[in-house]
Amino acid sequence: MAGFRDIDKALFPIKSINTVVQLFRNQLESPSVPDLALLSIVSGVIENSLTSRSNTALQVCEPVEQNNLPVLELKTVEILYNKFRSIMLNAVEANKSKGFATRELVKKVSDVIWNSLTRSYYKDRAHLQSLYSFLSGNKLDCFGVAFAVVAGCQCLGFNDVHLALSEDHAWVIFGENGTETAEVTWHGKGNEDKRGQEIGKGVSARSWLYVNNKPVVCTRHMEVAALVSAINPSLNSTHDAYEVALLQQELLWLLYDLGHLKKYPMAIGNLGDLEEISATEGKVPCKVLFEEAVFSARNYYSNQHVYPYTYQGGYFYRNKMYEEAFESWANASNVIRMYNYSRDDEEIYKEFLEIANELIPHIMKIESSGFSANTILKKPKCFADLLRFYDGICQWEEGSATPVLHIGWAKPLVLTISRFDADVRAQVNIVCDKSEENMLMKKNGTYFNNNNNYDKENGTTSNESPSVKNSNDKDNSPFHPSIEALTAA
Ligand SMILES: CC1(C)CN=C(N2CCN(c3ncnc4sc(C(F)(F)C(F)(F)F)cc34)CC2)S1
Repeated sequence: MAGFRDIDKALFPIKSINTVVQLFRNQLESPSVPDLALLSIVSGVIENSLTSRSNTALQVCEPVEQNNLPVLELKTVEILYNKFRSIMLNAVEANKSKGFATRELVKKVSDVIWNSLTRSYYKDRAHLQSLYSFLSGNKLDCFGVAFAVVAGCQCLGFNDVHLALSEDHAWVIFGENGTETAEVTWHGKGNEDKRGQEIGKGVSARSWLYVNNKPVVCTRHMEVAALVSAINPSLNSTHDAYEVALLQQELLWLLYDLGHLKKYPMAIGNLGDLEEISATEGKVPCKVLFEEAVFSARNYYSNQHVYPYTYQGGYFYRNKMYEEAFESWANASNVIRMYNYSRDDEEIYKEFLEIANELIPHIMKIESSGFSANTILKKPKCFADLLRFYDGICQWEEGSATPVLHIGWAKPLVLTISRFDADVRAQVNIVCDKSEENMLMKKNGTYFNNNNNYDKENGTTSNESPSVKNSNDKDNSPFHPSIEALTAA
């Protein structure tokens, strides 16, 4: 049984980040599983006290003393913790004898949370993810609702209910074999919520939103990693609260060192972003963390996730490692091409739009200024990766009910391609890969293969020009017709 035990209470009143880390360590290493409600309340109170308007006096100098947090009294946490438990226990007649949750139970818990929320509020605001926000302001964002449902089920003694995460949506799994699924929160703007329904049976099954049924299915410990990842240090649009970011970074390292981020690519990526800003002595460098996130997605989720490559590409871009950025973005595109674009996929659409129409053109401008000695414009591999990047987006559009590309994409694309001299472009071997499997996945949608079309061993050896293997089921041209046309030009 989880819970607020004496060894946890002994840490109060909490005055430092180190003590919060100790509380999380106690919970994570305890023989029973961590108590999600307790940890969400504690992190939520601290985040709120350091980021609410009353505390916007910028901390221009970093606090030197060990007591770097506003004092957090035991009473404050106990009142909120007991309030959450009583809401759950009073509202839900939990028939514990069954042991496993039912769809009705999960829906009932979701309704209790849902019906307590303020009628209308700005859902995308920051700091609406924790149980503190729910208990003190009756406001939650879409992740917060899903998390609160799982924490509520834990309160009621249903340890089979777990959080399932895609790259832009959250739901729950439950039942004897953990194979039942249920929507418990909303997604996006103006979409009717599907709460209570099973996950992605219809056309949405092929949208990126449900990651081809390869979500991160959390353990209790990974649910702690999700709440820590959801900590939001932003004070305003330009500044972060230093202590909140430091707390998040230290808690992510605690979870990383205990092995609870192994199957959670986005949490590893979040840690990588924090480490890039301020590296922790004696830890793996952020570049390695981004590689580990990619490995995790390839190893545990059949390479169906996009974000690990955009975390990595963003890192390379910010550090002017443009050749590497092109490769990461081509690998991201190699993932998305397997999906059908649907209206629920706006978030990843915006991601690719920014890369194609902001980041790549910015790189081209710099590289064409003539001052870069080792310019990527002379590198066939860069041209090959760019073609893969654009081709993946074209394939993403193919077979989708909603179009992806429009004229706004074409101008930066043509400009970018034209920056490469003909002799460089000519060094890219376009090899037609007729693998049957490659042809089938998109059309039938029954099975996605995850083979990375870019064939490394035939490609980028130093003296040989890179080859790009791709297939397109229209004719046997290696690329989507519009890309084919460009390469012929
Ligand atoms: C390469 C990037 C643009 C940089 N940050 C990215 N994030 C920031 C952190 N982030 C996340 N980081 C950890 N866990 C989760 S679970 C989740 C979600 F499924 F969408 C949920 F739950 F609906 F909000 C999102 C998300 C979302 C993706 S992707």
